[in-house]
Amino acid sequence: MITIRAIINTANPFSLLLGHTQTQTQAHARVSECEMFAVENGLQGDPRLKAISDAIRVIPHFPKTGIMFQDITTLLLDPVAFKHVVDIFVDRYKHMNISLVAGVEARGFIFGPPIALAIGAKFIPLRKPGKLPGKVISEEYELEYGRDRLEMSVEAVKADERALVIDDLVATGGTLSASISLLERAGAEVVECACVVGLPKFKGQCKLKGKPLYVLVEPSQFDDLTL
Ligand SMILES: O=P(O)(O)OC[C@H]1O[C@H](OP(=O)(O)OP(=O)(O)O)[C@H](O)[C@@H]1O
Ligand SMILES: Nc1ncnc2[nH]cnc12
Repeated sequence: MITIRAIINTANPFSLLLGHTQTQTQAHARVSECEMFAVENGLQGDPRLKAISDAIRVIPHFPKTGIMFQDITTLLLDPVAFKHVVDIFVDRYKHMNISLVAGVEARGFIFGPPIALAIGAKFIPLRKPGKLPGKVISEEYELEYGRDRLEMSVEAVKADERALVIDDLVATGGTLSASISLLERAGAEVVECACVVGLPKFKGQCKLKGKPLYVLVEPSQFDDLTL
């Protein structure tokens, strides 16, 4: 286990967010160009990002050939790095008047609840089809490896709530886009989407209807599948 992890991490270290400063206006300009990823997260040089990226394992060709799987389960084994993730998001969102944190099944269920509790917001699970009782609305979307659908309980959201969407990772942005649609259909205002990992090559930001995307780390050699 230890040997495999060390080899895989060496093959694909994460890039960190070093040396950039940016005004809010410039950041918003880049959002519209679909380019906002980790380099604009305002944490350049923060040593917590290296701890987070070091704790994420990369598995080539999982679950399908050609996919570099960003495995956050190893981050969960490291309570210091896991806490850094929660702390960074809590610091960012605690004064933004967010009343609702929506977490995407399955891995958004890991990061969303501690953040919701810490900022005094409710947590809403966005679930895969057929899992939620009661009245649900649903949205279909495309993934890096297939199609899927997300559902949300309509009665969980009140009109004009301010929402944050949390997931572990953004690739194509299909999942976050479906999440935004569900929340907006129920009358919420989506303030931002936040993920631990972003895969910039998929330009997921372009699908988010102009909503800001906040990402902590991104793989530096994601395109290199010649392992
Ligand atoms: O930006 P996208 O291209 O939409 O991809 C990102 C989504 O893919 C992964 O979940 P997955 O659909 O594999 O579901 P799981 O967490 O239930 O395995 C990941 O946890 C995100 O939710
Ligand atoms: N490369 C990847 N690693 C982990 N989860 C993902 N979801 C979509 N693409 C992924």
